[in-house]
Amino acid sequence: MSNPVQPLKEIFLKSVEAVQPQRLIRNQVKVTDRHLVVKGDAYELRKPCYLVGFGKAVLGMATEIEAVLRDDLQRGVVVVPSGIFENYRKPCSSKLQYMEGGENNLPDLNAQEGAAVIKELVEKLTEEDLLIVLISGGGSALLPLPVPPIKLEEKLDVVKAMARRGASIRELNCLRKQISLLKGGGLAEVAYPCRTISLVLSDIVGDPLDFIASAPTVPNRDPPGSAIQVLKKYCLYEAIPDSLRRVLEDGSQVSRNMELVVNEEYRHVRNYIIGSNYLNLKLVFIRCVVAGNNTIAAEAAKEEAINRGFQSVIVSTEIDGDVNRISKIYARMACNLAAVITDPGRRDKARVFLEGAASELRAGKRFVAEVLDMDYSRPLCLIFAGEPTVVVSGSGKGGRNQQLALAFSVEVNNLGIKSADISFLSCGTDGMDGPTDAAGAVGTSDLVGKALAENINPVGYLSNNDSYGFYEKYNGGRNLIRIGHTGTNVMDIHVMIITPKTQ
Ligand SMILES: Nc1ncnc2c1ncn2[C@@H]1O[C@H](COP(=O)(O)OP(=O)(O)O)[C@@H](O)[C@H]1O
Ligand SMILES: O=C(O)[C@H](O)COP(=O)(O)O
Repeated sequence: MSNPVQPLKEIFLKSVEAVQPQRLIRNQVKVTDRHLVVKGDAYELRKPCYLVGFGKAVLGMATEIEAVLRDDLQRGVVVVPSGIFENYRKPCSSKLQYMEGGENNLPDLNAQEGAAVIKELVEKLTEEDLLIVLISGGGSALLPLPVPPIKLEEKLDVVKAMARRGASIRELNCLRKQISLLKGGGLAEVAYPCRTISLVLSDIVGDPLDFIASAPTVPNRDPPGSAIQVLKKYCLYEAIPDSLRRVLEDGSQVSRNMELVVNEEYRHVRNYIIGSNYLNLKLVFIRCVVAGNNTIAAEAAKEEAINRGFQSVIVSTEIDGDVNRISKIYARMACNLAAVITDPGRRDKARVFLEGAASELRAGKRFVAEVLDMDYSRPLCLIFAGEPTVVVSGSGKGGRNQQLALAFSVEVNNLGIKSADISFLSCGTDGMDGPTDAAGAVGTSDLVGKALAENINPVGYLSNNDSYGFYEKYNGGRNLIRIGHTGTNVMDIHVMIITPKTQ
């Protein structure tokens, strides 16, 4: 197989480029006639406004907002991921204070300090002020202020344990909203009665405003016992420290929230998703270059694949669930399509499998018709986007993308596909997969054979959740995708290339 990494990496990089947040701000936020205009809604600029931000994509959002507001910006605090300034120059700003925190996407003392500075700024604001809140995925780790008497380490331990057991981002954030002072509407409450406008870049399937970055400016409408239920689901409730149990059982965070909603004390807040699914589809339709969430990332990947001579299809932008399950479906999909490409007479058999897979991957049946109607004169490139989960039971180092790329390689090998070469990339658009310095990795149909020839046993690494350990060794580390922080975050991109073998 010729070098599979380069084309996959370049297709992925195009998808990341398409979702840089500066463009979203530039196109959706303007200042005209003493008003701040957001997606057509105008807010009077009675005096220079304030800005706070937290998340993996807010650096670009903040620099752009500062450029838009100029003298209409008074002061701001932005908490960004530790290490982001290795890839991006720290902006020189006399008005915005940039703070780094959240090493490895986990809350830490630096992030807590950032959250405290944000709280201090926001609580002084009055009805006459205007506050802009920039929010993106990764914001949960960058705005930690545990409800007393919970300590940061206690909160961290529980969140880590839930993540290792495969909890989804909605489940994690359901808990975070109930144990954090600024989450689940907490920041909006501190800002009250200041007019507050949140600009949110979504990193969760379906763009749920009440879960992204644990919803600091959206009232928490989760049922009072929901966080306890989630902890019980992962058999963690018995093990949590007393401080957490007290806060969760007391439930005052939730009931205070309800009270404020009833009293209409959220009327000072407006939340805007920038680059929502609906908006993106509309923009693609009118062929506008504004980019948004993972639909736009997937579209850009597809376009690049076509430019590189592939036939390309977006299968789904809503991939979620367990990585093992996804890797099995993807491998069987590769197997079925490899069969069709080399023998079009196999279409009917493949159709049955693909229709089932389409519904499991929330792909919609148009994908099946599209992929089976191709003439296969060129290699096939399938694009997927979303965010699966991993149940971490081993002691190794890795992330869901590297785990998926490795699991896929093992599954494809088990299926013994002879007629085509298969290569597969799985990467986080934020550039950081789990607690590693890689965005993800590339798997191939010949990876298992080659690894065994190098005396590396992929299955052992896989079952120990040591996908990073595997990829560091395998092929001299060349299948790892290391690009550093990308300044954006719209979930993961998966790219699969199926190339018929020449007889
Ligand atoms: N050794 C490992 N192997 C595979 N996945 C892991 C490993 N360690 C952590 N993870 C997974 O990585 C996820 C966190 O990765 P991260 O890139 O920080 O996610 P996000 O950016 O979506 O918060 C967790 O859901 C966890 O299940
Ligand atoms: O990108 C991330 O770090 C995760 O998707 C979690 O982000 P959030 O909880 O801050 O939305």
